[in-house]
Amino acid sequence: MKISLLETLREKNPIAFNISNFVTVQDVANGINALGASPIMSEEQNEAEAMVKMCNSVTINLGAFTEGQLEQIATVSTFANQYGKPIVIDPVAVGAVAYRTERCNELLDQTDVAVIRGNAGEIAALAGVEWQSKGIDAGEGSGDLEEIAKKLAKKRHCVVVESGKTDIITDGEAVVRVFNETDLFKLHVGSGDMLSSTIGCFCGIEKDAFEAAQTATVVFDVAGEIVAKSMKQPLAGSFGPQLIDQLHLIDVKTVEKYAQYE
Ligand SMILES: Nc1ncnc2c1ncn2[C@@H]1O[C@H](COP(=O)(O)OP(=O)(O)OP(=O)(O)O)[C@@H](O)[C@H]1O
Ligand SMILES: Cc1ncsc1CCO
Ligand SMILES: [Mg+2]
Repeated sequence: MKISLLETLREKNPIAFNISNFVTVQDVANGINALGASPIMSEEQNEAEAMVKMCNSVTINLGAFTEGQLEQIATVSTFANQYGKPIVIDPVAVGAVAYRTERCNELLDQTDVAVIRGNAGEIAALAGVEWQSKGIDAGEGSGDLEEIAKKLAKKRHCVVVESGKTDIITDGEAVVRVFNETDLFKLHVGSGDMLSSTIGCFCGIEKDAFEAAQTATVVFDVAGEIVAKSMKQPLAGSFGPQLIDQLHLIDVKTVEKYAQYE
């Protein structure tokens, strides 16, 4: 685990191009800006090539896309592959809505992606494994979480981050588990979106997407855990802003002190 990548990220201040969703766009922008990246969001087809050329990574969040946006997403993905910019996909609710599964699989058929980050229900749906997803949440299933993540990583030749109480990160062969956690993540809509975009930032400064995804996940999880431990009363409304503050404050030493992974 290369926790020192956090320092590299702050030195390089990578431009993180995000196609976000309207629900969580501000948390995502402020979260990764506080961390040390330079976010830019766009939904405009006509500037797709310029955006991709300028940026260090592309994070595509499929949380609330419209039909018109699908064209921009396809254009951006094509340019990102052409210019060698890493793509991170957040397949929001693909386990719950067949239309989303179909559109996401089409995108993955046409695009080489570096990382797919989703909860168990989303990863299972893309891996083609039976699961009862619930809206944007993971839902219930009996499959082996690590095998499901590995199956998708092999299928799409990419790194998979399957978030949950324990976060599972795999390149299809090796598996890293991150144990840092807090229930407050689940009370803040967009924790997952922020994690995906954080992974995007690290992919912008580290070519090895497996390393980038590990560091991003551990930094994000430790930040959330520190906030939860510092709160007198665990409250959903104040967790979000304090998570952004902690992404600003956190440093390599602190992450090394609290990180729990194997
Ligand atoms: N049951 C849990 N207990 C503690 N932490 C969790 C739990 N589930 C997820 N997390 C943490 O929450 C963060 C977001 O992951 P999660 O799986 O909730 O994403 P998500 O379902 O895509 O969220 P959303 O779409 O609402 O933003 C991760 O850092 C993960 O470690
Ligand atoms: C609640 C919600 N609905 C569509 S996207 C989103 C944010 C979580 O991704
Ligand atoms: Mg999500």
